[in-house]
Amino acid sequence: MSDPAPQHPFPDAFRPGEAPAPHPLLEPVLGLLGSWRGRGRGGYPTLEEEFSYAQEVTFSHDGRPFLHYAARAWLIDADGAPLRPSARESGWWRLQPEGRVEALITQPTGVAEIAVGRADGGTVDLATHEVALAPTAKQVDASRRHYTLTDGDTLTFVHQLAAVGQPLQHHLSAELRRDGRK
Ligand code: HEM
Repeated sequence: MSDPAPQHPFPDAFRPGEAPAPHPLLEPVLGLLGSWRGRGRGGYPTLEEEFSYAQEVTFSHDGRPFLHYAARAWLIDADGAPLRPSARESGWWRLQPEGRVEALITQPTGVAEIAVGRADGGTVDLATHEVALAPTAKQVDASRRHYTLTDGDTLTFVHQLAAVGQPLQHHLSAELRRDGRK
């Protein structure tokens, strides 16, 4: 009898050189593959104070023309000590010809975003196409996400947000370093 619970025979790859070979449409985002870790600062006019956070971000693929994306953040104090878990999200970045990206991203706060944009090897720009909100989610209208690979091992991220009655403006910026372990 065959094994009723075999290991998944098609594991994700976290590096361009790893099997399976990346789909050709992934070429403009190959530099993002792997895990990233770093710190950022955030704020919003509705919040009393700015905050500092740390974050882990991972991009992987299984040979098809999309990335699996996952990000987890936690708040930190001025010395970098962890305070509490914060935002997390995961989703799929569907790559189209000419580096066009369609990203589907969901958050445990009840927000599901579809963002569209472009990747060109060194930068990725995504802007809201549609937002769907669970009945008890806060009002989120739009976001813009900008990623820049400043070198092969450094990824900067800027996030703008239109939410809770406020126009699109800065919510987060972070600098992440490649996590050599994955
Ligand atoms: C690294 C990722 C993120 C971090 C560290 C972060 C952090 C925070 C913090 C600390 C707050 C204040 C409330 C609280 O203490 O929980 C907050 C509020 C909020 N964030 Fe974020 N956030 C992140 C990503 C996002 C994203 C991707 C969205 C997009 C939907 C978002 C939308 C909001 C909204 C709508 C509020 C509520 C503002 C209000 O009610 O005044 N955040 N965020």
